Amino acid sequence: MISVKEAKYLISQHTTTLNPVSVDLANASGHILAANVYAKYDIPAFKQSSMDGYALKFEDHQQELRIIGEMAAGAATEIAIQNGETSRIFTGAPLPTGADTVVMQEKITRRDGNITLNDPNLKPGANVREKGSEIKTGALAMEKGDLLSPAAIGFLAGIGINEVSVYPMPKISIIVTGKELQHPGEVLEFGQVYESNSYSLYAALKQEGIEQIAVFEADDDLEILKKVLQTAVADCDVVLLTGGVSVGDYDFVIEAASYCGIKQIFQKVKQKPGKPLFFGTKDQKLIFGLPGNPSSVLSCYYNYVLPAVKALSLKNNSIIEVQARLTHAYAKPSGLTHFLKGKYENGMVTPLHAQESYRLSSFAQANCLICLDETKAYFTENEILNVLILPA
Ligand SMILES: Nc1nc2c(c(=O)[nH]1)N[C@H]1C(S)=C(S)[C@@H](COP(=O)(O)OP(=O)(O)OC[C@H]3O[C@@H](n4cnc5c(N)ncnc54)[C@H](O)[C@@H]3O)O[C@H]1N2
Ligand code: MOO
Repeated sequence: MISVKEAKYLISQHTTTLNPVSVDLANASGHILAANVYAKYDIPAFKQSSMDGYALKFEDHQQELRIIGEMAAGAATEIAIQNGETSRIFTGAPLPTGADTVVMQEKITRRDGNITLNDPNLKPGANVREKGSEIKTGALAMEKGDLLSPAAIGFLAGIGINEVSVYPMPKISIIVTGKELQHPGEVLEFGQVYESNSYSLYAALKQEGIEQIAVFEADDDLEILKKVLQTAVADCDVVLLTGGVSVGDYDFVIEAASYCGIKQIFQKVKQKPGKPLFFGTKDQKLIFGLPGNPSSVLSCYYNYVLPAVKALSLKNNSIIEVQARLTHAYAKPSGLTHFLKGKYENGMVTPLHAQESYRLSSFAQANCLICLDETKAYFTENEILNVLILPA
């Protein structure tokens, strides 16, 4: 049995970033750029008004100006102004040739096709966005490794980029094992339990922006499991199995993994919940055998699967870890790291009720996992502990 630290290290050692792919900008949100992006154009592509008003030569601002035309946003034909002239102009429209300044329409008096300015603070170039002031042709717009946030997507669209090279999100299969499982919504027969693991995992992966998720059911049948696992490993970057990883007569995950050519990296971690956790690889694919209890599944997901899944896409590869003070004393046997469902608030953390691994009720209320050191048995009130903040 290995420690939590060793398990995390081994997973990170076997996790390699996926090969970059080219995607439409519209589908790139949340990805990490796999190549620098350079501007193809000066943006703005022309001198542009930032206000509704009148365009003029600044040197004329103290004289009456004759309105000789209009430039609206999207104006397709250029016009020119001479000294003593002005043009009506609207926000986003190109400046007429010869104009260098825009006065806001609130700051003029208009009479008989002429205007006089009432803007003592007007400066040369006021209310004008210079050509290339956002970015110039050939300039570095965003760097390899940058996250494509909504703002980044908008920025790139705004400079005319429609395709980017990114690290893809992994394709993931979830395989639930267990003859006892019944679908939510159906009637529970004697001995059945509602299947919840695929739901929590699917929701957690969706929360990370992962779209390609397949769910399979493998009963408690070794032959079915071998087939399903083989297909899943062939098709996906990551396979998450739940249940069937312990020592019972119907726990076939280890055997099926071996049959499918999956190399076992470790099985069993000194932790609670999730002690029987299995991790293996095939080529660059990652296979996690998550212990079936619903709370063990999620605890192992946040501790091991999520960092690996993020690392595959070169995303910041861990969930936020903070230190917090324990609100009241807590005891556990030494020998295993315990991950407690907890509530973190203002630097304080409280273990919630119902820590048993078959229960999710307190996990549903938790916003963190409290990490209790493997070697220790007693934790005092106000003791400072490591806490994993769960993604909101
Ligand atoms: N003799 C031993 N028995 C067990 C040990 C052990 O060391 N020696 N370890 C215990 C621990 S700890 C865990 S955790 C579980 C892990 O067992 P498995 O991974 O083989 O999981 P299952 O036996 O298939 O299921 C455990 C539990 O979870 C329920 N389950 C399974 N899948 C789902 C699902 N998709 N949705 C909801 N609930 C699910 C299942 O019905 C069981 O109640 O082994 C202990 N035993
Ligand atoms: O390690 Mo198991 O997850 O406690 O039931």
